[in-house]
Amino acid sequence: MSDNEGRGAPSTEPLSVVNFEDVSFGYGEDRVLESVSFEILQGDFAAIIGPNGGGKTTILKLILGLLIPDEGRIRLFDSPSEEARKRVGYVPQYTLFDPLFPATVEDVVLMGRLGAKSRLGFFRREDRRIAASALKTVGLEGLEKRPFPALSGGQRQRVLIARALASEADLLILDEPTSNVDRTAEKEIYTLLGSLKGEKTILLVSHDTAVVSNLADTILCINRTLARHPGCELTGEDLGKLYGDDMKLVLHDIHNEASAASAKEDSTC
Ligand SMILES: Nc1ncnc2c1ncn2[C@@H]1O[C@H](COP(=O)(O)OP(=O)(O)OP(=O)(O)O)[C@@H](O)[C@H]1O
Repeated sequence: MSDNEGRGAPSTEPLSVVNFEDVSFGYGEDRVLESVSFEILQGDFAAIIGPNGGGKTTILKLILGLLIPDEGRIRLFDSPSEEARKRVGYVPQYTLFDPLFPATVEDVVLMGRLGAKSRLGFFRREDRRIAASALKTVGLEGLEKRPFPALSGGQRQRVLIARALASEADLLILDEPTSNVDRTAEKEIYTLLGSLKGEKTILLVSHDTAVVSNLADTILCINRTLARHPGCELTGEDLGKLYGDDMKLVLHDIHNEASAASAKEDSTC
């Protein structure tokens, strides 16, 4: 699928999905974000990278209207965040899970349909069809009745992505979706995100600079202030500025390992 699919006809201006204008924010006296401006358009795959404490999660909370900026303006789908956040599917970081949590895979995916079910409070056949389709998209069809806690960490993350897809959200936000999964699961998740590119507007927070530079159209490097890069143009110098000079960039391109390796082999900042 091409990058432009999902953005409408070429003559139509792509819609603004997230727009930050000179946003500053602090939890107290200290500023966490300083005059941050960026825009994500419909169909974009944007990624936020940056060091621990750089302000990535704060940006997500501001987008969702859970925090209010001290200065500047935030628009979500050209509306105030509180009005538009139901159009966002949020995939949290992996968290420890109660092994006795009594939900099946289907139950978890159907949570994405909670806003859509019938007035009597039942899921409709259509809700179940959409949930099944979302599970198929993430490659987990057939596991509907499996207890959610019995899945591997990577499978659970894919179920949470299916839940976001089932909500038919217009923007998918994923906060470090591979932070606690093994390498194989990580690769599967990034392959899945690559397959959604162009179909959904995606905002990914990740520490994996190599994957991000291969997947994203736009990379937002945040460390209190913002530097913005088109995808694939992230240089060792950029990363050195962002993370400091000790960082070793680990490469593992999911789509084209050979070309990524030749382009960026052994990049060290
Ligand atoms: N509720 C809070 N109250 C006070 N300070 C906070 C709060 N939440 C975050 N901070 C501080 O704000 C800064 C930015 O935090 P944030 O969670 O946005 O960073 P991050 O880039 O997501 O980090 P990480 O990669 O470690 O998740 C950090 O210094 C953090 O300690």
